[in-house]
Amino acid sequence: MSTATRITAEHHIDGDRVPPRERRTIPVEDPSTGETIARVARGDAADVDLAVRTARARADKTRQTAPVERGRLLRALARALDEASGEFALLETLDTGKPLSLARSEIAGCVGYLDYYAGAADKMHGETIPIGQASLAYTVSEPVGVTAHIVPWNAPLSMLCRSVAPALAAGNTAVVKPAEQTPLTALRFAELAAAAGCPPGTLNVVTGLGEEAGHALAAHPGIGSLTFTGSVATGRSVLRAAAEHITPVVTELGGKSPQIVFADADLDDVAAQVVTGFTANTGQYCDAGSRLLADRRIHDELVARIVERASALTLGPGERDPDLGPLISAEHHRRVSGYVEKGHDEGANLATAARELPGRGYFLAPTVFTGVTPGMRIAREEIFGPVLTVLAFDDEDHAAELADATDYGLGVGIHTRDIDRALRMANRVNAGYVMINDYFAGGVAVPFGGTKLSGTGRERGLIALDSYRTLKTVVARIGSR
Ligand SMILES: NC(=O)c1ccc[n+]([C@@H]2O[C@H](COP(=O)([O-])OP(=O)(O)OC[C@H]3O[C@@H](n4cnc5c(N)ncnc54)[C@H](O)[C@@H]3O)[C@@H](O)[C@H]2O)c1
Repeated sequence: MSTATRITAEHHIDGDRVPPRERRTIPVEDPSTGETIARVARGDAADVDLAVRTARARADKTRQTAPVERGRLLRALARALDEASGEFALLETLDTGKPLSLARSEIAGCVGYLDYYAGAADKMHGETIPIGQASLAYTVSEPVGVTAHIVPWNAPLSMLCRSVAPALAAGNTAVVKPAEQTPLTALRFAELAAAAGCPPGTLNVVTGLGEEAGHALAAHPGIGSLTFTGSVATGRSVLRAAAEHITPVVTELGGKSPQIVFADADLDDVAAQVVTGFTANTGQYCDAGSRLLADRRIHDELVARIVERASALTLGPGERDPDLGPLISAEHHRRVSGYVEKGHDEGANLATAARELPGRGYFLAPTVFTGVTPGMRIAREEIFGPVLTVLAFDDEDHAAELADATDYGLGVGIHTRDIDRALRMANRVNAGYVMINDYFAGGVAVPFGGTKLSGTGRERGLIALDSYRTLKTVVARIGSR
């Protein structure tokens, strides 16, 4: 609580705290209690403009910094975050309600992003192209200048570091707009970066509402690229705003990821993975395995094991490190509860029993629906809460058809002991990220992103650096004609 209350209602621009021009603020809640724990600046277009112009003014200097030096700075930031990880994890927990151990592992992941891209900072280069003895043709990999990052609330610092670390490694300066529900770790991180030696103007944070500060950032002519992580509806709006200046956009959007379980899988292991898949972070991960596609022969047995495990999970405020914290807000709680009602109305069967919830926060118990059919809204739409919809399949063709029966294409889990079948299915599914026998497997070095409405572009891995660089081609004549 003490760190949260220390955070002032100011942006972080040019290495310093800057009050919003209009002096307006927005409250930040602890979703475990609904209490206001801080107030942050409600930035507007003028604040965003100041941040972008500041970042722009710094960009030329940053571009001239030796790549090895940029790597050193990122490494120093990684060490500083590692040392402060306890404070950051607690702050993330207060702001999001997520279990403390989950917040700790997300902060460790942030350190991982910084370290990984620190190592890449001096390894981005162009190539020479042979077009004949009389010419020299080569490409140069250059930073785009100012990168913009619009971040969601579900894993606030993790989503920030996922795109900011490669953007800074590629030699850019950055402007970040965190989600209005969860701006606290972004502000502290900007302070930490300044203290760790990042020159003023390198990493700027403007807080505020999506339709105000977020829109202004997406529409700003001074940004060289935009990374947006959030919902499909906002993604569309951001793409429209960025289109005005032909700003390149990476979109990391929603999902309705299936876990496909064949009859030969180890059911106990799979039950544990399915439960983690749909309940981790209270179901508020974009790649939550929120649809179970079960071979009809093992359907009942698997559902029984899943329900048993899910019913034993603990709920509570994040600081007490339960299995599930609350949902992020009252509004989101209404939305997710609305889907549970819809499930009943659509004729699905509720397999989990109702249970007592802890206190005043936005809690919702793990909920499993069976008897779901592909046309139901609970089978097709992203719920973003701890709700699993279960569908039965008869064979591989049927499983592949069901897997593809939503507008999303983010993650797919495949569980089977038959490696041929697993790889056949991996080839067939239309998604950006396939996990075989290990849901949520991967990490910073492994590219991540979606197909269909789940978005464009890839984050993580070396490929992510491409979103923050531009390629210049130089062709020169050698000697006289
Ligand atoms: N694919 C991924 O990697 C990934 C990762 C995390 C979350 N997500 C998705 O994010 C969604 C949940 O996050 P959310 O509810 O915070 O999403 P959201 O779209 O409501 O908000 C995301 C961000 O966009 C800002 N925003 C809102 N309206 C805006 C506008 N008109 N212009 C510019 N910015 C605007 C918000 O302030 C916030 O910072 C889910 O759909 C989830 O699947 C995807």
